[in-house]
Amino acid sequence: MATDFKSIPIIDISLLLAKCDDPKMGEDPGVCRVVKQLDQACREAGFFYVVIFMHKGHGIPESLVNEVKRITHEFFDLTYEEKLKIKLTPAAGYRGYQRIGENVTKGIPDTHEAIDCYKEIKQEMYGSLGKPMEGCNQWPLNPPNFKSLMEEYISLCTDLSRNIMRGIALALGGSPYEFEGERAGDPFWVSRMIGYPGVSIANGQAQPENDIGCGAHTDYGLLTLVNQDDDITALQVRNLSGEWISAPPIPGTFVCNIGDMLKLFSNGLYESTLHRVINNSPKYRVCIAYFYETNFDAAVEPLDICVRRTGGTAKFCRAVYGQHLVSKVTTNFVTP
Ligand SMILES: N=C(N)NCCCC[C@H](N)C(=O)O
Ligand SMILES: O=C(O)CCC(=O)C(=O)O
Ligand SMILES: [Fe+2]
Repeated sequence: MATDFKSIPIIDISLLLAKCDDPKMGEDPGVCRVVKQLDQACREAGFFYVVIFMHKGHGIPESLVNEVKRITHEFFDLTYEEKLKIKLTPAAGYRGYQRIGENVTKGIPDTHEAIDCYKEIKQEMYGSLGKPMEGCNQWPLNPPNFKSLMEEYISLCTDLSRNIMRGIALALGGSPYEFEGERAGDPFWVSRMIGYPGVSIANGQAQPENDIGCGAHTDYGLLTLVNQDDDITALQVRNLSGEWISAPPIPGTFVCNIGDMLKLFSNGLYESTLHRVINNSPKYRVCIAYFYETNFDAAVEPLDICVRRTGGTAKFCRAVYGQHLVSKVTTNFVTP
């Protein structure tokens, strides 16, 4: 349950990563320290920063973290005509480029453009459940190595998220592998490369338009990794009394937050916290958001361990992740 947090905690997960392949990791004192911090952050804010740390092959090189932002700026700098070559359509499984104003949150067009990518869903893979999302990603040919960079980045984000989820599973009082197997052993993922135009400066006067880059929403799956531009504060997180708390960029970190499926698994012990984006700076801002999800066809219900810790009653009904995603994706777009 979210509280009146005033800032978002920073967690160094290197001791967790060092032991994440050890089945006895739950007994390690260093892991326990990280797990405690994860538990507190997930209960109080549903948001935390993780320090990206390379340890025995775990983590993501900072050069790649920066390179994906740089190449995303390069893509959004292209003409509309060029960008529309990979236009998002329902027939393409909602994969590809959407113009500014095409994504809608709670009925209001968002001031952002984006490329949406999803793990591939082959034809008939999940029957009617997966049909709307079937397809391959539409990658731009320009800039040339966009696809290979993003695929490498996404694969490292998947590994990192699995390892953070092992810590979160321990934090909930389970085994490190609660979120593997039938629940999220074949994790679905979503990645959005997002661009938010800066505010224009007219007549030599800054005119903060308070344009909403992305309206208040929660994320849909388990865990989100936000890789944002270094010099603009735009992401805001809502605390219990309704104040918007900024999540400024901290170089060398990702912002992590909890999605709807983890709220459900945890029986509300952890919240999928509302957040929004307002870019009031004159500079164009990019963000690479990576969403780590359950198996596409996972039936998600409160874990017994969490039900016991929250008074013995399940607060949520079972939900199928793929249905939740499809209901969002099929209502997120308007044709401007
Ligand atoms: N895959 C995720 N989580 N995407 C987040 C997008 C949030 C905005 C969307 N229009 C909405 O209203 O949900
Ligand atoms: O741009 C950001 O910092 C966050 C974007 C976001 O919340 C989302 O795409 O779900
Ligand atoms: Fe989000």
